[in-house]
Amino acid sequence: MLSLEAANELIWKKFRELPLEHVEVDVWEAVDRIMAEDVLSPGNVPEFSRSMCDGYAVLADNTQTAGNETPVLLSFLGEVPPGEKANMEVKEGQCAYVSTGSMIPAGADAVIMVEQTKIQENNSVLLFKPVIAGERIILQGDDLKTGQVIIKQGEKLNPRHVAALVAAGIYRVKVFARPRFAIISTGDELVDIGQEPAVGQIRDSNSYALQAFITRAGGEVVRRVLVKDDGELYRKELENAVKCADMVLISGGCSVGIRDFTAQAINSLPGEGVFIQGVSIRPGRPLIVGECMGKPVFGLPGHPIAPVILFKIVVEKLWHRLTACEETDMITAVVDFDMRPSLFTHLLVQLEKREGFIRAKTAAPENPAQTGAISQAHGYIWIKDLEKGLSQGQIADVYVF
Ligand SMILES: Nc1nc2c(c(=O)[nH]1)N[C@H]1C(S)=C(S)[C@@H](COP(=O)(O)OP(=O)(O)OC[C@H]3O[C@@H](n4cnc5c(N)ncnc54)[C@H](O)[C@@H]3O)O[C@H]1N2
Ligand code: MOO
Repeated sequence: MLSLEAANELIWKKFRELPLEHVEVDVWEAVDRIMAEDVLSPGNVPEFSRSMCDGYAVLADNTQTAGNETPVLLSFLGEVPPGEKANMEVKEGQCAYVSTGSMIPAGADAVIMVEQTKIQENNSVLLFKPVIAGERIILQGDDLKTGQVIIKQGEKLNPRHVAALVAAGIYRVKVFARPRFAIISTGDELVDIGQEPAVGQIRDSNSYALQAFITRAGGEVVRRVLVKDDGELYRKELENAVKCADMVLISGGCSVGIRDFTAQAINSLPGEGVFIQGVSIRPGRPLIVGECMGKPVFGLPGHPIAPVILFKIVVEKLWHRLTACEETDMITAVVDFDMRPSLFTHLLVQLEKREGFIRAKTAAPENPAQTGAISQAHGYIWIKDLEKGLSQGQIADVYVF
C-alpha cells in the first residue's frame, strides 16, 4: 500500500499547477492569511533620528567632565516639539529640549535625561552626568532599513507583523485568496444539526469538524450537503460541489461496503478519477483521492478522527505546498506513556506541563471513532517507525492543532 509520503507526492504532481488567486487586504485584516508576495520596507523607519526620552539634545563631547560636583553648564537653545521638524542646530556649548519621540536637531549626537539636569534662570541648563555619542537616540533606519524584508511570500501574517508594516507605510498586502471547499457528508445513518437522531442514527459531526479546520487553515466552505447512500445522488452532489469549489471533501463511503459510493462517484465525472485508494496510515487507511474536472476530490474515511487527521496531513499539506507555506505548528514533548508497536501511525495526544517539561499523554486509545478524544487532544504524534511504537521518556514532535 502507498505510504503517506508517496501519496502526498502523487497529489502534488497532479495538482501543482492548480490555479491560485491573490487578493489585496488591509494588513490588520490579514492575520493568518498566507502572503502571496514578499514585503520590503520602502524606506527607513524612522525616517529621522528621534529621542528615546524627555531630556536635552547635546554634543556628547561637551558632557565628558559632568558630575554631581562638577556640573557642565550649557546654554538653552529652545524646544523641539514632538511631531515637528527640528529647525535649529545644536553647536558647542548648547543644548535643546526634546520630548520622547522628538526629532534630534542637527549637530546633537546624544540625549541626556531630564532627571540628570537642572534648568537655570538665565536660559542655561546644568548637566550632572556625562553621555556618550548615540546615547538615547533612535537613529534613522534603526527600526527598519530601506529594502529590509518584513514578511516573506508563504509566511502566515501574524499580529506581530502589523506594527512594522504600518510603520513602513504598508497598509494593504497581497495574500492568497481563501481556498473554497465543498463538503459532502455521506451516510444513511446521519442527521444534520437541527434534527434529533432517531434510534440507529447519529449526528453529522464530520462536516462541522472539517468546516472548523478549514476555517483555521484560512479556507472557506462554499457548499455543505448531507447525502444518503445513493450512487446517483452522490454523483449529482459531487458534480455540484466540483463546479463551485476549488477542492471537494467527501466524508465517508470510502471503505469497501455495499454502500460505499465515493470512488464510483469520483470515477463517474469527467477527469482522471481516482488515483489513490488506500494509504498505509491509521487512522485514515481507506483514503481516496481523485481528480474531477481538474479539481482535487478527497474521500475521507468516516470514523471521526480520520477526516481530522487527513485534513491536516494531506489536504492542508497540499494547500501549504501550493502557497509555499512552510509553517507547521510543532513542538517537542516528552512521551508520557508506553505504546506497543501497532498499526497506528498518527496518535492523538494531550499536552501537559509537568516538572518543567511538556509531556504528551495519549488522548485516544486505539479507536478511531472518538469525537471526545479529538476534543481533548492538543495535537498528534506521527509514528513513522511502527516497529518501535513509543516508549515513555522518548522525545517526540507533536503537531499541534
Ligand atoms: N470490511 C471492511 N470494513 C472497513 C474497513 C475495511 O478495510 N474493510 N475499513 C475501516 C476503516 S479503517 C474505516 S476508517 C472505515 C471507513 O469507512 P467509510 O469511509 O466507508 O465511512 P462510513 O462507513 O460511512 O463510516 C464509518 C464510521 O464513521 C461514522 N461516520 C461517517 N460519517 C460521519 C459523519 N459525517 N459524522 C460522524 N460520524 C460519521 C459512521 O457512522 C461509521 O460509524 O471503514 C472501516 N470498515
Ligand atoms: O483508518 Mo480507519 O480511519 O482506522 O479508522
